[in-house]
Amino acid sequence: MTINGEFRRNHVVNWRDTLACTFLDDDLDPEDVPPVCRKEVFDYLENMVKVRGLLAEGLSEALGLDKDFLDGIECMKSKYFLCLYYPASPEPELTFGSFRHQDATFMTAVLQDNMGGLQVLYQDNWIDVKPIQGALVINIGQLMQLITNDKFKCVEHRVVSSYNGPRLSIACFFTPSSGGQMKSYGPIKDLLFETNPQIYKEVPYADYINFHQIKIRERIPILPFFKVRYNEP
Ligand SMILES: O=C(O)CCC(=O)C(=O)O
Ligand SMILES: [Fe+2]
Repeated sequence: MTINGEFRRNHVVNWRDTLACTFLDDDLDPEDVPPVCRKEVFDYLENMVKVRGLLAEGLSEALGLDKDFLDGIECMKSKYFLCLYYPASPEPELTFGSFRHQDATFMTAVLQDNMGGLQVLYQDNWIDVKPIQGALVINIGQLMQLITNDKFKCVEHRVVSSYNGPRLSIACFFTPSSGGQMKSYGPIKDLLFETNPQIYKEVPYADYINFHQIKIRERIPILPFFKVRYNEP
């Protein structure tokens, strides 16, 4: 339940506890979720499935495609669900809630409490994502950037530690279905024109995610490695 793999490697350490549940497609045996939060996890997930449906339609239409397009390619049917607990830190300058990163997923929906701490990188400045009661933060993941050929861009983000706490958040990472995980993903053909040439290669999802696991500790975006014309990032 506790993830703090950074502890022995860095002077600055991760300062959070995590309960993780993986739903391949929409399935998870309820027995695999601790009884203390089983009902809440399944209720929350039921609502996330509705949110996913609305976003899939809206994003497909925003790309100029049929509203069922993203649902059809099964790029977000599975979910990796994190309940995050960031304790107050006695030394915030030596800890990070979440180190800077870009989600490797297709899309992530985050519900944060009112403590603050989430920041996005915009034009080389870290900007606070101020909590809004009842609002979800939707992060575009690197896989969405790949399949939209940079039309939708992934944002780099982090969570800073604070003397105040705890901070609580729930992150629901949408990833391909079990069938989709056996497939390759590349830029959607209908989005490619002479004036919008293909930026990324078609990549087997298994290679994409294995590469992410290898590179995760370097905290660099993995997309540049999948460019048709590879330039050192
Ligand atoms: O806790 C948050 O607000 C964001 C967490 C996050 O970005 C992540 O786990 O990938
Ligand atoms: Fe993230």
